[in-house]
Amino acid sequence: MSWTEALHDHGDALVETLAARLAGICRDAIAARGHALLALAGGRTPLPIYRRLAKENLDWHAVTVVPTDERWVAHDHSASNRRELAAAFADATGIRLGALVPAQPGDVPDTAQARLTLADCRGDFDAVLLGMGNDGHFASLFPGATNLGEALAFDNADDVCVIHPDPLPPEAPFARVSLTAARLLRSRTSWLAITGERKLSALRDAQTTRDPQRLPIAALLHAPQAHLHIHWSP
Ligand SMILES: O=C1O[C@H](COP(=O)(O)O)[C@@H](O)[C@H](O)[C@H]1O
Repeated sequence: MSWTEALHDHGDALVETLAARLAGICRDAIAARGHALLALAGGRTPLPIYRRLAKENLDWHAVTVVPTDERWVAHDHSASNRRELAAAFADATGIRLGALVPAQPGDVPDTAQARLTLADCRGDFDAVLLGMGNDGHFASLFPGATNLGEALAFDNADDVCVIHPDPLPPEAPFARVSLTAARLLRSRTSWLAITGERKLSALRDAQTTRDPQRLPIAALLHAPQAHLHIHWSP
């Protein structure tokens, strides 16, 4: 994969730029195919982008959003990415928001709900917006997960996987259901939104050392035949 970078002076510029890009992608997709399909990261970083995007005058009934990953928690749990997405898109009346976990998940994580959701979203995504942790994880593809190699494999036939981060991240210590790298790469455009010096340093490391087991984002950065638009702000 090749990449381009935009290093913004301020978080507001990152938010405005990415919200405008995503709005344009949705408009073009709706004009061309009648609908837009987005895969959107959870976590804290992209929420202002979503809140800004939700204010755009779009035919939201024609837009479907799938989380790139989800924690194995109920939809109303404070750690639920879907809950945060739903709140951020509150102004986008009519938007369809898919689920990767059941509303009330049982004890053992599985991909059944995610497969149902993705069965309705078979085409390429129009845009995938990813975040990244300080440890180089994207979606929920964490370094140290036993199935990380498979989850990152470009020829993986599975669209989704269960991930048990090891160690569990203290800010969200839950098993995860994540789209695989292979599914995330089936997108017309790919975007990465990160903030802060630690993430920039991890990104620089991944750009130069190409070690996806240590820094999973390296798998995307160096994937053939794809292009990642990277946006960073302090
Ligand atoms: O756990 C997660 O972390 C990453 C990064 O989150 P952030 O709060 O540092 O922006 C996120 O992209 C992913 O979707 C989420 O589940």
